Amino acid sequence: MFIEISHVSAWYGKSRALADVSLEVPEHCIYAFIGPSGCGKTTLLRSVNRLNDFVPGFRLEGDVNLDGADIYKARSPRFAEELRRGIGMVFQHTNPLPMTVMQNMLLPVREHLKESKEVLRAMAEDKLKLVGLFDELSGRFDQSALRLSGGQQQRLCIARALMLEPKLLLMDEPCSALDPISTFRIEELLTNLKERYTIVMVTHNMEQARRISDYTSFFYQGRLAESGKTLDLFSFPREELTQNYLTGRI
Ligand SMILES: Nc1ncnc2c1ncn2[C@@H]1O[C@H](COP(=O)(O)OP(=O)(O)OP(=O)(O)O)[C@@H](O)[C@H]1O
Repeated sequence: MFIEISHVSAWYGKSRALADVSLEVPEHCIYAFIGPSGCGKTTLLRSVNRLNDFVPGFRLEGDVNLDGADIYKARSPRFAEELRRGIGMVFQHTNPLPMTVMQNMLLPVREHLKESKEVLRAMAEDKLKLVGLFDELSGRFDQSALRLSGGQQQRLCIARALMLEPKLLLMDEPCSALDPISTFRIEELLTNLKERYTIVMVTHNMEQARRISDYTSFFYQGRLAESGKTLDLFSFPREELTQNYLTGRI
């Protein structure tokens, strides 16, 4: 398995956010975390790239294995830095830098990739093609990224996250601030990207999880209530709690 999460519990100070969560994510799929607000989805997502290390008082027990490596055994900050560099992350609110489209693509990676300007630009163009912005912007890469629409900004953030060739993309509600058409384009994009990347996403949108994910985990109050293939979980939930959530009774 590409990601193996075993018996993970997590705390912010004394308050427990996750309790004994175990799940496995295969490579080249879209894996959705769903559940009501505060059930621990984001905490688990941010545990996979050790982003929670920055939160004072955060503590995690259990094991997280990524591509065969136990990412919490290697405790050095340098390991965590390298780990994060190898994982793309996309957030709920689009966060382009207040610079041009091309600068957004190149600046964050310049110190990590020792390639010539021409090679870097070709890589950037390749990623912009992948997210459908290359033709859409028809070469206007010197315009400010802040002038793009919300959906275009989010696709730019995805393209930027791909510049370091991550194997894994973590996405925290990537469409929740977007209109339905932009959401549709991102969903289409993610479905294409899973051939090259593994995608784990938090979503509040159950229809979105049902439409595009291959596997779904449903969390409730910090616990994993049910996991499985998305079609099975939505069509034949095993747990009453899942049934109640999917039918809007929670
Ligand atoms: N930085 C933090 N400091 C303290 N407590 C936190 C922090 N982040 C999250 N929590 C708490 O941990 C629990 C789980 O939060 P988390 O954000 O993981 O849930 P979630 O399911 O992603 O919620 P939402 O869907 O609303 O984003 C909640 O009780 C939350 O208040």
